[in-house]
Amino acid sequence: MKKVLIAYSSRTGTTQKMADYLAEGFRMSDNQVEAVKISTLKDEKDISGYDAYLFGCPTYHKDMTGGMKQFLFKAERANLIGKIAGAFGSHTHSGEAAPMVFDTMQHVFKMDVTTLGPLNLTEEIMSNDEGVKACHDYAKAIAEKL
Ligand SMILES: Cc1cc2nc3c(=O)[nH]c(=O)nc-3n(C[C@H](O)[C@H](O)[C@H](O)COP(=O)(O)O)c2cc1C
Repeated sequence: MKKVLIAYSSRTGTTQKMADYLAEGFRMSDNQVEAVKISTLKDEKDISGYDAYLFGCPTYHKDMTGGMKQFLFKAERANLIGKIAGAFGSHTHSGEAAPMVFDTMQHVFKMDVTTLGPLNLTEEIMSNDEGVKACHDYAKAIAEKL
């Protein structure tokens, strides 16, 4: 059984909802998954040791959150080269954060990112079944690489 870490930030709960449905998708594929807020991961030792990583962040002011920026410096020290990866986040209209996080995972950390790109969903989609299915499908596609 492979181990997956889903680490996210969320101010009003929508990106957290995405993390929960993604975790559900990994469990359906028989993988062990932890979905946690980035604030609970104190240093690189808490981040190391997983087979796949999904980092999630909502967009505020056309940017990722300050907390996610700090978390990415911790993740840099965890040496995630070649690990399977994806990124996700909720937004209303522009959605810069998830692509930015995905870009860092791909080009800075040199992770093995999914060809699906980031899962970047609007709040509206996340308020119905379409959002649930998109999260399940994203997790299942990444699980196939494990
Ligand atoms: C002050 C403020 C600024 C925001 N800026 C953006 C933005 O630049 N682009 C965008 O797509 N959504 C923006 N949003 C919408 C949030 O991304 C959206 O509500 C998202 O679902 C919040 O996710 P969370 O519940 O995980 O915190 C903004 C929301 C607030 C309150």
